[in-house]
Amino acid sequence: MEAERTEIQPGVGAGEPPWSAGVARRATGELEVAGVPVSDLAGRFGTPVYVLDEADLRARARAYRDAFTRELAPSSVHVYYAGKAFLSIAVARWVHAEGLRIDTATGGELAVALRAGIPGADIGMHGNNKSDAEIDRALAAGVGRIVVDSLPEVARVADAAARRGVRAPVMVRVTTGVHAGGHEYISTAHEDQKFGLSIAAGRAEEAVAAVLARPELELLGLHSHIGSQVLEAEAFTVAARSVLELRARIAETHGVLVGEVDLGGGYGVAYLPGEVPLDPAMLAAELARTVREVCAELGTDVPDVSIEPGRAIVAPAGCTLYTVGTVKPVRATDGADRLYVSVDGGMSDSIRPALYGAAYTATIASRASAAPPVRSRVVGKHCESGDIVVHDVDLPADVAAGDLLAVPATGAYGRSMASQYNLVPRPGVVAVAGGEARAVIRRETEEDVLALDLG
Ligand SMILES: Cc1ncc(COP(=O)(O)O)c(C=O)c1O
Ligand SMILES: N[C@@H](CCCC[NH3+])C(=O)O
Repeated sequence: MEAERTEIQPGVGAGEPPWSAGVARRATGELEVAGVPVSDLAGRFGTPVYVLDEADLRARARAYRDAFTRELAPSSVHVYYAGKAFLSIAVARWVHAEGLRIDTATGGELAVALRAGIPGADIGMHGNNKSDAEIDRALAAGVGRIVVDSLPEVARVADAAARRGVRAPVMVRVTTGVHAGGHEYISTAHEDQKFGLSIAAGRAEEAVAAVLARPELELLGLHSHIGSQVLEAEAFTVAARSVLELRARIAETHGVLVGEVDLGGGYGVAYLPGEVPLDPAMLAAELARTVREVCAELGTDVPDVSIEPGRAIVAPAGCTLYTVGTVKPVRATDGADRLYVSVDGGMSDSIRPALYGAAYTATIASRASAAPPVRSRVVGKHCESGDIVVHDVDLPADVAAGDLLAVPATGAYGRSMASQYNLVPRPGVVAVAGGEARAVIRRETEEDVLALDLG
């Protein structure tokens, strides 16, 4: 019999940001994910553990594919899932089954996509500093595109293609000057950063000319990625205009109207209750309108379009389960009390708060509590005072050692950026669907940590 469910906290129920659709609180007070109670997950897989709600992830992949395909028809649309957000064999297969391709940024990501059985043609290869080995591996796999990021790389990819006797399909990554994103470190299209070739400085056109001059290269199109955790659709439409104008200039100068533009990823999600994520249908409609309007103004055909969302597909589908340990009341700098709630992980599995000041929320997951809320901070077990998982959250005053604590929206850039700091083994990833849970990345053990140390 299905357990009775109640809302997780006022105003935030199953499927509402920042929780995935399969998260609900049972009448017993315990959280479940896709029908599996968190105590089962913790008991079977240990904590900390990343939990992925497969149906929710797949639904988000479909939502992007459907919205962009519908709005841009009859142009072709390809949605590349940005594997940097989180890539495993299972996730690569799920998103590919939903009609997405896979964007990889390193040899490691490429290896996982290939191990998942994704055909080379459905894989894209990025990177601002690709090694010769990575370029060669991408060509050997017959990737659908290599996104070139610098002038020297144009020659390196062409030379590698010549050595293999193949023609390499490439896109040129350009920077539009649009400064967007949730943090300086994750903005990628302003001038003073390492990615892409500047349109304003003329480097983008130089790279296009260099590509066209090499018969071993096939110029598929232009690529723009402005940054990550961007919450305004307008940043994308401004960038799209600038890429389409460049496309028209290239057609004038070189007589080649490239067939495709990639408008990047970076769509922002909700991390806290009340935050409003970018809506795929709204974004697709805005971008499609801009692409049509600008192409009409310029008198060019509407190109095929690709996009590269990572976070928007996987972040909301994931949460992290921790076990509470030490609980300590502290006098905060503002003179008021704050409860420091330590959990059995920390900045090694959740680096975003320390790196970007990212805000998350948390709830006690193993039970309900009628105790009054107290101002709390969830911290980890590492030897740094910046080891903070949740800066500010109201937790019930009776939070205690042994409670399970869940942090929502950790599916992206959590496990993929995890470290073994303090030689803490990295947590595993568990996928839950239809009342069944299975590990898709096994948790590391101390033996794994020791195995790397050659003495
Ligand atoms: C080139 C490129 N594509 C796609 C992404 C995916 O970004 P997000 O996970 O924010 O959607 C990134 C990361 O910002 C990126 O650098
Ligand atoms: N790691 C970043 C996003 C990087 C985007 C990749 N270009 C984050 O956690 O927000």
